[in-house]
Amino acid sequence: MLATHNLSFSYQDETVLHDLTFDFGRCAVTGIVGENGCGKSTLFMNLNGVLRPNSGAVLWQGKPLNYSKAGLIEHRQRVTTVFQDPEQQIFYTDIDSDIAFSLRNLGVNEAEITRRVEHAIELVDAQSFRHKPIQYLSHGQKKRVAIAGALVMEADYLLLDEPTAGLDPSGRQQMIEIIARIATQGKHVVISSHDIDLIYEVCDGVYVMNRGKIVAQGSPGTVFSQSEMLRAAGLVQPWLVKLHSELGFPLCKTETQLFNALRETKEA
Ligand SMILES: Nc1ncnc2c1ncn2[C@@H]1O[C@H](COP(=O)(O)OP(=O)(O)OP(=O)(O)O)[C@@H](O)[C@H]1O
Repeated sequence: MLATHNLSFSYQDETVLHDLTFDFGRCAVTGIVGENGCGKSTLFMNLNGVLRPNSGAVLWQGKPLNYSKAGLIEHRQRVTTVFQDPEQQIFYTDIDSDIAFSLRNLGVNEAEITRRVEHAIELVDAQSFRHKPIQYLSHGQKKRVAIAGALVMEADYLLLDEPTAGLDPSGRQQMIEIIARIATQGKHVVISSHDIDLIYEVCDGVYVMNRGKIVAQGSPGTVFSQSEMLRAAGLVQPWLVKLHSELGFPLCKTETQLFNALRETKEA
């Protein structure tokens, strides 16, 4: 189980994360929202051990992270991160080699690599373009390759930084389906995003950050109904929640659910 306890972090003399206690084991999909510069990427780099807290701790199964080389290698097999820009995580021109990269580094045998790569390609729905050179892929397709490269680690936790940034509506919808598919495999997903509608739709639990502090946490319905708190944190309500709070529409998780609920009311 991945968590933090009273974690604080400073760059030089500027403290950017203040006393943060997160429990990422409680929900299958956890969202972290907050305006630019509130500390989301810094938090992810603490969670994967690239940065080390000044005080408090990142916890795995209740124990502080071991920052030795071996400890970090082990941790990154349990917690993998997909950064916002897929170019940062792509090293090869052919997709299969790129996805297999971390496993080859770890000396995993080729039969196991083939099994995991096939499974990851299926999960991100990359079969239709897997034989193209990576440089010919669209941004959204590259994101899916980067996610597949993380999934082959078969980690318990997948950290996704801005998974829908730069995606068109259909790419965004595919990403929502990929996240749901990963969660049904029993993995935990932690998403940091400005896409408030995405977080509302796919997450079971949400944390709101403002200037390096947690200012709200709970279920998406509860957190996103607090319009004043969201405004103070530089955020807006998801459109489905706004329709509920401003116009009294039923509170639904997805557009399809809302349209079905409205159709039922009309027919009644
Ligand atoms: N390498 C660094 N050195 C010094 N300060 C940094 C460094 N990286 C980030 N910061 C500062 O730390 C704070 C948090 O930045 P961070 O990138 O974690 O925020 P964020 O929530 O991910 O932002 P965004 O939503 O824009 O991606 C900001 O004030 C930023 O200026």
